[in-house]
Amino acid sequence: MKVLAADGISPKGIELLQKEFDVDVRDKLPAEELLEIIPEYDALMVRSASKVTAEVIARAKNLKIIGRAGVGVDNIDIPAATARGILVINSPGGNTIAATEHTMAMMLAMSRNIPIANETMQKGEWNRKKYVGVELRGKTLGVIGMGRIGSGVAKRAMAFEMNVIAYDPYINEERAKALGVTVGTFEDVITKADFITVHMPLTPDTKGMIGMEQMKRMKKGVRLVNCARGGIIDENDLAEAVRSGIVAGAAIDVYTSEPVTKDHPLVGVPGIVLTPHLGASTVEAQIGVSLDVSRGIIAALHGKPVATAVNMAPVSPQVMKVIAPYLTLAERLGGTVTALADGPVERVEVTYNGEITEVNTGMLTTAVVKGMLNPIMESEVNYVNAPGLAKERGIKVTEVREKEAEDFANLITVTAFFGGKELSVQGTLFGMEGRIVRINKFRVDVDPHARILVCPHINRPGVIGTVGTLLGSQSINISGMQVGKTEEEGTNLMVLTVDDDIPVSVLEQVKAIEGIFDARLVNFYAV
Ligand SMILES: NC(=O)C1=CN([C@@H]2O[C@H](COP(=O)(O)OP(=O)(O)OC[C@H]3O[C@@H](n4cnc5c(N)ncnc54)[C@H](O)[C@@H]3O)[C@@H](O)[C@H]2O)C=CC1
Ligand SMILES: O=C(O)C(=O)COP(=O)(O)O
Repeated sequence: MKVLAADGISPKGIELLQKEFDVDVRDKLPAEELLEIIPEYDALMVRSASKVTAEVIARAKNLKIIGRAGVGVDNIDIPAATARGILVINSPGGNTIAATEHTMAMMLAMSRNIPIANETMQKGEWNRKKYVGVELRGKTLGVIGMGRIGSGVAKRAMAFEMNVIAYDPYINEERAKALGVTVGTFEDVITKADFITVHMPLTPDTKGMIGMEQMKRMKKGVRLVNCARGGIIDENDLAEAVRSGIVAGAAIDVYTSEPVTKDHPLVGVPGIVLTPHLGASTVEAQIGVSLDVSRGIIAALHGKPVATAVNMAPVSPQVMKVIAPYLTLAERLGGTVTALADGPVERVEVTYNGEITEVNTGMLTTAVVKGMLNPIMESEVNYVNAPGLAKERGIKVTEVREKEAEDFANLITVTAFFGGKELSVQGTLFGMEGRIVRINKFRVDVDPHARILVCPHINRPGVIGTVGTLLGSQSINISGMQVGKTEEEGTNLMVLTVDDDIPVSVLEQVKAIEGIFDARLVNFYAV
């Protein structure tokens, strides 16, 4: 398999990847060239410079995973990747300290005029009077976005004896209190703070969140910092506010369009300190993100789940340990439902019983859906695109969790509803072996590893034998047989494990046998 590492990824992770795959390293990759070469690759690793657009994704015929060696994934078209079943992963914590420390450095550099003092001194000037600064101690810092970086900045600002007031509509108040910050509204932050720093992603909500209107309501002499994403603070408005003295100073690391050229509105404005997106650029952070994402790529290309997936519900390693043995079984129960259902499934309900209900079973439900859709879809169905594909096809998926399990320690029951009818298949794990233990009302014990032929039939001598003779005459070997019974007399369920595929014409012949009500082949190789 082939991996493309663009944008200057630290060699530490590349070395790991090279042990397993062919890796092409392209530190500077023009957009047109990325489009041209992307069809060759199974994995793509980027930082913020490469734009992984819908067009790139459409051409990426072999791509299975995009690794973002950093936090922000705004340079990747996530919906396009998800629709194609391409996993997107990032390194959510790998550069947190680097970005946090850069924010502190920017705040201090701006407050003490360090960049301009250095620049003039390099020219031979000695100007002590002109560059009198302000202290951080005793000032109020407004932190907007109290995630990893925002919290780290708040913590460090408190060490500088600043008062911190934070705004984050999604933050758990207890966590904010534990950090020792005051939680306020957006209005509180913009009207009370002496310094304001933003630490959230660029979204339709956060874009232009701070513009001229907000700056005019801020304290006189306010100083602003943006080390998150360009455009959260409107660039044109900021340039004007600093020039006109509404804002005393600003420190900016990120821009709406990068790289920035000389004609950018923030370039050349006295009082504004600029860095070229250096927040994550430390030796330590680059090693960290490179290793994180390379390990994720290796896991994903080996078919293993990755905890830092951006376009899949996250699963902790503890939960993964519990559910991993059930994933194949869940998928095969889904496949069985598709093979046995008489019409398009409108709703599927996955019921969990027993110890497994103690963890989040969301990924198992996705495995059921994946197993249901894979045999009937042209394109690959995987953990990333399965929920979206089910939605697209109008299949409602629900989950029920019941603590009690009657005869088994754990049970997964998949019930499909279609055209006023329902069908259910139940499975459990014996040791590490998945078994199907019930199909509708029939108790069975089937190893879902090969192909099975499922035939409801009349409970009468000779019916099973006739099926066996017919398959034998077609050189189809039967390697296992189960007859599922119910309390009621009359109908039984024959489940034959067969070693060979059964052509449609032979299936039709089986169906035509007197006493056979139906014949369905479940091909687990296709699941
Ligand atoms: N300059 C650089 O090189 C770097 C920049 N970043 C950027 O910094 C930003 C923050 O990163 P992390 O702290 O790691 O992310 P995070 O996901 O840990 O935190 C983001 C926080 O923003 C909050 N948030 C979302 N919408 C909000 C809104 N409308 N108003 C207020 N808060 C809101 C969320 O609740 C969350 O707590 C991201 O945009 C990331 O891309 C990250 C690393 C390096
Ligand atoms: O991780 C992030 O969100 C960053 O902005 C860092 O970007 P970079 O990897 O340095 O191009």
